[in-house]
Amino acid sequence: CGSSSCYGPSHPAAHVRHVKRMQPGAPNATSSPKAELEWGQINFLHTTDTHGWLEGHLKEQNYGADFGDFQSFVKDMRQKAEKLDVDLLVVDTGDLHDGNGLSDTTSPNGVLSNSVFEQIDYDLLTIGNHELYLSDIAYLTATQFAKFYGDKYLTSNVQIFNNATQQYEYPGKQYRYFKTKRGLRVMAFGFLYDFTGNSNASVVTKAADSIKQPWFSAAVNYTEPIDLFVLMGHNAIRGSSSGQTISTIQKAIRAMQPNIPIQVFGGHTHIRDFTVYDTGSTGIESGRYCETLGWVAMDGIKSKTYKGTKHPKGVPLPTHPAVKVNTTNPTPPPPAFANLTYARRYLDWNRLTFAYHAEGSQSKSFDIKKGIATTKDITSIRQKENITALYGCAPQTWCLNCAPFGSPNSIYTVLSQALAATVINQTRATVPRLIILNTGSVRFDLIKGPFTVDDSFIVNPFSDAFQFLPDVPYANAKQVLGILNHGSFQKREEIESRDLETSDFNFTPLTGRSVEPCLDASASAHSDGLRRRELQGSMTRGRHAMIQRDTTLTPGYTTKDDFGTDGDDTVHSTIPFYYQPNDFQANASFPTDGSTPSTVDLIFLDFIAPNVLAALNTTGATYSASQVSYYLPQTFDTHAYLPAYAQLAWQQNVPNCPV
Ligand SMILES: Nc1ccn([C@@H]2O[C@H](COP(=O)(O)O)[C@@H](O)[C@H]2O)c(=O)n1
Ligand SMILES: [Zn+2]
Ligand SMILES: [Zn+2]
Repeated sequence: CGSSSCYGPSHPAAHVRHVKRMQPGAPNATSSPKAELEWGQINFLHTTDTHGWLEGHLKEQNYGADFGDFQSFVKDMRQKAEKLDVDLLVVDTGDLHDGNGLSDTTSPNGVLSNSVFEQIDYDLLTIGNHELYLSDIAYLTATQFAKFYGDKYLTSNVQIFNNATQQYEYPGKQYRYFKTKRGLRVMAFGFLYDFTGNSNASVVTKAADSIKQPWFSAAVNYTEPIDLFVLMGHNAIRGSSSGQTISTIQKAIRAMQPNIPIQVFGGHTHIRDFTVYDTGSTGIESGRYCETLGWVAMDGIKSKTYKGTKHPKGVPLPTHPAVKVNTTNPTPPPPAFANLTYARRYLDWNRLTFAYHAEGSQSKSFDIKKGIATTKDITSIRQKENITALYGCAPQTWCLNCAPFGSPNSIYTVLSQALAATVINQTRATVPRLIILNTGSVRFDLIKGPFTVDDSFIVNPFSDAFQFLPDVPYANAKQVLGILNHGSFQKREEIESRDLETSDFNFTPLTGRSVEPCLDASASAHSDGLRRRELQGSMTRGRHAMIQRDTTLTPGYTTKDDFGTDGDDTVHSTIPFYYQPNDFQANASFPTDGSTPSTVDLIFLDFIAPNVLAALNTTGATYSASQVSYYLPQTFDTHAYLPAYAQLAWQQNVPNCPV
């Protein structure tokens, strides 16, 4: 196809129904949580990296709740906190779009989905890098989202250009000092990692520079007493890359305030994780894409003004000191932290989980009216934006991480075919070409069955376009992919941030997620709990299987963190997870007789153009940015090639498509 005019839903009349709702307690819906949550004097619900998935996972019932359900749950949990006479804060750490049709079909992204997100009465929020790649989104964030949440939106090191004043200004506050309902005195910050991919609409101050600024030490040594620091960051909570930012800030606070607990909320690397920094300081990261809701309970915080209950009655209490599991002879805490105890839990994002934990707080049913209204809003945005329209019917599931790179079930295998078939400049159609994309541009599994507008954004949300260098000597061009994947020019933060002490690259990670259809291309009902159980046997493998094999377990996250292996609220069987390279490549129009071409068109995404040029020039070539031009109109971008392919390859399956 090769131009934006020829993509668009092939069957505008054919739509997929909104949500097959799971009722709490419905048989075979998903597995129940393992036990009640622990509650302390202060408790936190944490979301991060929602990336527009506010409709929940329509094809994975385990993550099937939507933001209306979450809204009901938050209300229920606030009521429960009232009954227990303790505090509850609800926190989000950014990346609100780029990942789902609900957020990404509008211009700018998020203009409708933000209003759904805003139904949650968050207490504290911070900004993600996806709020800053494009100027129009940065402006939307500054002029609407930041204003909506007011003092609760913290952007400690991010400024956005204000057209009215012609100045870079903080869209949120740099810090917030407040008293919780029960009187805990909190000082909160919200930092973004040392991000450099932002447009010129924003400025990000590096952590190392921020901590030297007078406002920061003034806030840490505030004029009023502080009982607890809440340090939010759109950063990994550990590791050498974005995790470095948070540890720089945490250490700076600790150096000035040795006796005040610091609780960190991280994000960005899309994993479940919990870490211990010192005897009064821990951090949680709560996954991605509305798959995970993080829970932290803290007890034993010293405070002269806290008026609530210290050890709430009738619920389990936090029991972990801030010490890594299996630590022999831990350093004794200073007296200020002697009574501090913690609990953390990663909740699967479904209505069964929400109803289970809200138990006892609901007057009649789990749902509240406003939550039901939010669910209706989501449905009407989906209809209005036409995101349920079909492009075709995917004949199997291809996944991001559950299959080895290059294998038949790997998503990069089918995407390479799609790129070869659709990224064609008709004037150069017969010229052999290599097409290089960053694997980071691909965000989620491609699931067997109806392939809708929504699914096309779920797999490829970005508007990165195809540039090229014409007639590059093949001897040079063929080396580029290997050089990029070697890692000198591009780094994958998600890999760096993981604890790779066992160097189990290319095998099972410390935490995985449910991707069951990948394991059986014939599985037609993605949301069928029975099917999950049937498939389970083939999924429990790997050195890091943390849980007892049990035929009743459903596959999903099996997390190992600094507190051990008991963090997942629903116990799962382990699923395979394979790390993927930085970039992948398709080739097309190569000689059919097996001979090698002397030159090729080297095509790549504008997002990685500097990396590709740098890699190419290490092969002895001397190309400059001025020689790069667009291979196709910019409207035919990373988001466009898969819909174009679906229309070519998967339309004929539509009449028999399993819905
Ligand atoms: N235009 C873009 C923007 C981002 N990416 C990819 O997303 C990654 C960052 O996503 P997080 O959710 O982890 O913040 C970035 O590293 C790129 O791989 C892209 O491909 N195109
Ligand atoms: Zn993210
Ligand atoms: Zn991010």
